Amino acid sequence: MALVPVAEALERLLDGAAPLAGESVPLIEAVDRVLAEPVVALRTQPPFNASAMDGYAARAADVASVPSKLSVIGMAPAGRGFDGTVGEHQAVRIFTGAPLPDGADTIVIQENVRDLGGGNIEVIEPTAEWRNIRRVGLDFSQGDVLLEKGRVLDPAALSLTASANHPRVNVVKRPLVAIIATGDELLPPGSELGPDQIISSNAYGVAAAAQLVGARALDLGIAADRKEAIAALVRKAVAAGADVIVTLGGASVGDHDLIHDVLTGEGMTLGFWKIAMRPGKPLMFGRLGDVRCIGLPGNPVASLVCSQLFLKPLLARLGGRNHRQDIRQARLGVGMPANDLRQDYVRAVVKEEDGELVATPFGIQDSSMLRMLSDANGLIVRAPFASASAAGDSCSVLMLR
Ligand SMILES: Nc1nc2c(c(=O)[nH]1)N[C@H]1C(S)=C(S)[C@@H](COP(=O)(O)OP(=O)(O)OC[C@H]3O[C@@H](n4cnc5c(N)ncnc54)[C@H](O)[C@@H]3O)O[C@H]1N2
Ligand code: MOO
Repeated sequence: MALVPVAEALERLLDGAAPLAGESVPLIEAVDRVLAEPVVALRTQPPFNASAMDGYAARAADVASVPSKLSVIGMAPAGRGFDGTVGEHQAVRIFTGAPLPDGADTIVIQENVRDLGGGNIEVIEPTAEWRNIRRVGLDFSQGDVLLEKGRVLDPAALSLTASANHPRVNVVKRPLVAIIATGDELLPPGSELGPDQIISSNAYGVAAAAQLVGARALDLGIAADRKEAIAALVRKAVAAGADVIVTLGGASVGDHDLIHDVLTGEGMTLGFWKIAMRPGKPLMFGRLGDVRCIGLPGNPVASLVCSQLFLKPLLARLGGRNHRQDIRQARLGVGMPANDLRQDYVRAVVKEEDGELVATPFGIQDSSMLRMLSDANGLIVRAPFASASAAGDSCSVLMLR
């Protein structure tokens, strides 16, 4: 079977993937969620002409020239407006946020007023009409579309939604990804290991990649290399309502690589299997009803590079989010040999030197080496059949951090 090119694999994997349905959540739980529908204002803000300062509500005609003596006829704190009307040479003591009383059309700030005693004040700075007043609807009016569908809810968007009088908000459901590790050699972190055993590490990085694009991760643990054991966890994933099932390992061609048979046995229609990529060649993708299945290669670096390139875009799409890889141009720190048919993602340290990025690959590129991946901050992307490059040549880098 020919290896599928990376771009085509991503296109096929994203085909038909659309944002999941909406769900209503309280505002206090909605940070970083994606709006499933626009937010429309249920009220006007401010709902009245409001004082923007602490001072005195007056008639602009009375305070256009100073000094001007006014008699104070009442008080308007925020939340309790003044009932009467401000007449000529009258004022109302007012505080920030209070409604402007009838008859008044300006606010004199209290710093510009002298208290004469006996309920009288003297205004010592001229104040123009509508100074220090927030006009009704300054922020928004009832019926305005305040936030568009697809907006990620940040602090400003959430306060705005609350101000528009919504206690809850309708957001795209967070996709659920169920993660199944496979392999007789695997035990969870913290285990006493036998001589032939290693720690199952991939699920943690894959779950983190999913969570970073707003998905929920369900770790279903480790299945032994037996079809029945793997199938049982696949059924558990379906029963849990997973939108995506990720299997780890068992995707290659060895006698113990059972994933393909198990998933197709459970009813998966295979989309593709094996891609022209290094690391990550054994990547598998298929559909089990509405559930998308991704078989990630077992080698830890392959699992994580494939998560970055395929799982994150898929989960972002299902969650209603945009996901763009951070690809930059850099200069090679050392020469690189010609490439074969697989698009290569080469672990590298990327540094800025004299205003340019310089990417230097690690000398060993084994897809089992997690420490190197965590030391790398970028992946040099080498196209299939790229010719040899010299130090200083330009290259594309997928930034990881
Ligand atoms: N004859 C061939 N052999 C292999 C090929 C090939 O094309 N022909 N492809 C190689 C490539 S590339 C990769 S990648 C690996 C991946 O194969 P599998 O997906 O079947 O992975 P496993 O064999 O199950 O495991 C590979 C390796 O990774 C370790 N592993 C597996 N799961 C985990 C986990 N959850 N946490 C940590 N480490 C894990 C496992 O112990 C193995 O060492 O196949 C090559 N072989
Ligand atoms: O995915 Mo494998 O080497 O390409 O690790």
